[in-house]
Amino acid sequence: MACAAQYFESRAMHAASAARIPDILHQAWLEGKSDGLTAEELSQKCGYEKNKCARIMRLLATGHIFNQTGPETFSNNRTSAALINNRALANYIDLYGGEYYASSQHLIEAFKDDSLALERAAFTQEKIYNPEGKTFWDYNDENSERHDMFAAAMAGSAQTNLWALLNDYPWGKLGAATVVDVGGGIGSLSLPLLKKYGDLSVVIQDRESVIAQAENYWKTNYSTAIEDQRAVFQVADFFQRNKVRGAEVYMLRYIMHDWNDDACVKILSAIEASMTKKSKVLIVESLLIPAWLPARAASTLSIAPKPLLPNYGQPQRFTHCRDLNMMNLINGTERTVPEMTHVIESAGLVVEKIWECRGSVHITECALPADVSA
Ligand SMILES: C[S@@+](CC[C@H](N)C(=O)[O-])C[C@H]1O[C@@H](n2cnc3c(N)ncnc32)[C@H](O)[C@@H]1O
Repeated sequence: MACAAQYFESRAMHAASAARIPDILHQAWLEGKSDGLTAEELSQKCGYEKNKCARIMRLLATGHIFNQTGPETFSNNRTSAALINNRALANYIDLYGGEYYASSQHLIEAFKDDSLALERAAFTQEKIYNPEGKTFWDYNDENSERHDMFAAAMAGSAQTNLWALLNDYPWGKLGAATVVDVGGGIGSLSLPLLKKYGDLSVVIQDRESVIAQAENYWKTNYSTAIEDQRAVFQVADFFQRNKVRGAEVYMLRYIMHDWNDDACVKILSAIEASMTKKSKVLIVESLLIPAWLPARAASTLSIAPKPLLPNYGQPQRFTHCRDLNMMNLINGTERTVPEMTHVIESAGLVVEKIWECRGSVHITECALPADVSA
């Protein structure tokens, strides 16, 4: 029953985030109110009716988001604190509570459809946000408010596992390498990478509208990288042969899960055509870890000890939810290790190593096969 009703938790969190309740409680804490605010005080600041506000907050506190410190008193805890002054994460929640949720009503029909075409995703059937039945990418391009929100949400999601991505892969050993950030968005991973690893430079490639955003983002946040030509921006279609030949690294962060297998093979083949022996492809996204894994010795990934589920259960919930959301929006998919390996090998590459980074994210490192002359 709780699972069937769980979307009310999502809606309550959406409501709390939209009204910036974590910021309000943080301000109260700064003013010495360590037990937080009563529902009445919160109501005055956030605009929700007092009793309804209490009901939202007690549901969330029961799910370990916010503390309940008295009959009708609430404060931030470590989980809700992630939202303090964090518009990017709030955008993420708003997208999930908005068009993603509305579109999910059409999934039951979509589950019966054996097509994985972008044009057949559940989102194209959604009528509240998308009455003209556009694909998710066209909808984003033609709706500047949601487009900006999506870009900021991508940056926000990068924050959640940024520390792990910067530290759990040996970027420093690459030396003075060029990283081509393929479908790089605004460069939300490559910007902190360049700040931490001073020898790296980046070519950010994306569609025209996004590259314009990326340049603005870097001008505001790291203009010296542009002046020093460590950050270069390129309009590029990742289905065409990559314009940069022989880069040390081609990085794909949260690209593969947007596309079906055939499209992913095309994207990787377009990179493969420009690689040389010294090139690597780094696929930066979470691999889907199922609740069944082969025995420890045969598994590429770490396995939880019994009696836990081999994938640790709870920490994998979000990746599995996002898997269905990828299907929902764009007929994309999260991939298990065998599924990802199959796509990589179909594009003529080999998996060299899977880096298990903290925060349930992986870097799948690929190269040309040893016997290829490039
Ligand atoms: C999920 S976002 C990931 C962005 C970025 N890698 C990040 O992690 O923040 C997918 C990106 O792919 C880009 N994209 C979609 N189709 C593309 C194409 N044909 N060529 C290049 N980029 C494309 C989108 O514009 C978007 O920026």
